[in-house]
Amino acid sequence: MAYRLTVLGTGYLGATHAACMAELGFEVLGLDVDAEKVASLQAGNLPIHEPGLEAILRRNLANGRLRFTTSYEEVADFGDVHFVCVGTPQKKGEYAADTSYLDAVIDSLAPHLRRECLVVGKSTVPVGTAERLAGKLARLAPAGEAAELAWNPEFLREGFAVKDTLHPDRIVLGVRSEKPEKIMREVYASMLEHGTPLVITDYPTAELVKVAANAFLATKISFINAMAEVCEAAHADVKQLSLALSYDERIGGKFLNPGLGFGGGCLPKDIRAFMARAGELGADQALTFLREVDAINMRRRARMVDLARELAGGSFHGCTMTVLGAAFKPDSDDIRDSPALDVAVKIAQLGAKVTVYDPAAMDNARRLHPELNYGTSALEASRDAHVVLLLTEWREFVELDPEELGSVVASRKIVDGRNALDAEVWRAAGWHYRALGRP
Ligand SMILES: NC(=O)c1ccc[n+]([C@@H]2O[C@H](COP(=O)([O-])OP(=O)(O)OC[C@H]3O[C@@H](n4cnc5c(N)ncnc54)[C@H](O)[C@@H]3O)[C@@H](O)[C@H]2O)c1
Ligand SMILES: O=c1ccn([C@@H]2O[C@H](COP(=O)(O)OP(=O)(O)O[C@H]3O[C@H](CO)[C@@H](O)[C@H](O)[C@H]3O)[C@@H](O)[C@H]2O)c(=O)[nH]1
Repeated sequence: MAYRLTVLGTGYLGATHAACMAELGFEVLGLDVDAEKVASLQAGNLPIHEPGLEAILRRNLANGRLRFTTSYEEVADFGDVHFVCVGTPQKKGEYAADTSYLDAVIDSLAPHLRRECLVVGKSTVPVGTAERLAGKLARLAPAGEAAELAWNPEFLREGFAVKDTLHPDRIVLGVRSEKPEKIMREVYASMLEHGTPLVITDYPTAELVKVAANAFLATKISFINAMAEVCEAAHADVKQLSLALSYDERIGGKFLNPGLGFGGGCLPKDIRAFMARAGELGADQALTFLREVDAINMRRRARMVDLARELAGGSFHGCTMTVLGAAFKPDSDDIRDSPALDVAVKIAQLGAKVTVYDPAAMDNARRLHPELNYGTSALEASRDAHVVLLLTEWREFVELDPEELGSVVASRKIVDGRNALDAEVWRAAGWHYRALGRP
């Protein structure tokens, strides 16, 4: 059967999922409560920066497989499978995740569900959420048990969202009966045919796989950043240490890049929500190490401010600084918990004149931090700078010519916050080069 799909919440995850499922040949209807976002998507203008996604969006709008709406009634009439992709941000002043957007989706959708269908949660949630939402769905849907819930956590990375959606490393599905498995095997048939591993499990295990994966990734990053702290104290080189570790196949080199640490809309809030939920379940001791993972990560930002101050000659006052990067990672415009912006704001508060440049995140950064100055290019932003801080490793920054950059700055001083530059090349061009965890 050719199922008709809907995607509820069309942000970073939902817009990607909607466009990619249409690309696979399904008829897809995306919904968001943000009417401006819906209008933009419907007009073929992707509201986010994600390589390759806008072309897929436009192609599938043009061929009629993809549409967007704000009407829950329309979505309920249209869909056989409803993917839930709304946000689960950190609650203000707490570690826990705010799951109220998921409740709002079920409250809006369920009363219109009059026929057999499957609701599939994709958002990252505290364990136990699926069971609670399944109860709510059963209570509110006129279709009763014919409207079922499954949990199918998403593992895509921003910047690689299209590839990760169309060719995932694995598919995890939490179910309570056989029917959702059968439906989802058909929906993801093209991936399963290519050998993508499928793990069918219960709700809590599916929910936990997601946060466990992010906890592991965050731990790996903080591990190498803890080594950077020790390297700094011992005058050793964390970049070489990381390289040497990576040759051990049991360790591997992925997510072992030392630097300013992790940010974004996922890792920081997910490890905190995981700790909070474990606490509620009486298993808080199991995750106390994540407190340290978080603390090591936040110390990187403080250390970067110290290093910047050191290069400024001990004080930020009267110092002009350029921050290259505002997004939390390259190839994204996402500034949620961005380490780069965090550092930019801090050094500006401490008295530096800061100019920021990012290839994709300027509008988002300007909206959140109008108090900072913004350049129109890396070179223009670096004019007369006393210190340049490279805080997000966009390719165009990594490929900067030290001579060309050197010709516009007031002094050749650079901090490589992502260990992305060749120190020898920059030093040979007369730059005072510094990086976290390196002599
Ligand atoms: N961003 C990623 O790379 C990524 C990857 C894997 C998992 N996740 C998880 O996916 C979820 C969504 O993350 P995101 O980054 O896409 O967030 P986002 O903030 O970009 O998108 C959420 C969208 O939901 C919409 N929304 C809010 N309430 C709604 C409602 N009641 N009905 C319909 N739409 C509503 C918002 O307007 C917004 O467009 C989170 O749980 C996140 O942890 C994100
Ligand atoms: O060796 C590394 C690797 C990453 N980072 C930083 O870690 C953060 C997160 O990077 P990444 O995980 O690539 O980006 P996300 O798009 O946030 O993806 C993570 O979060 C998503 C949302 O849960 C998951 O789906 C993905 O699997 C998971 O990788 C960024 O600030 C990176 O700069 C490092 O500092 N060192």
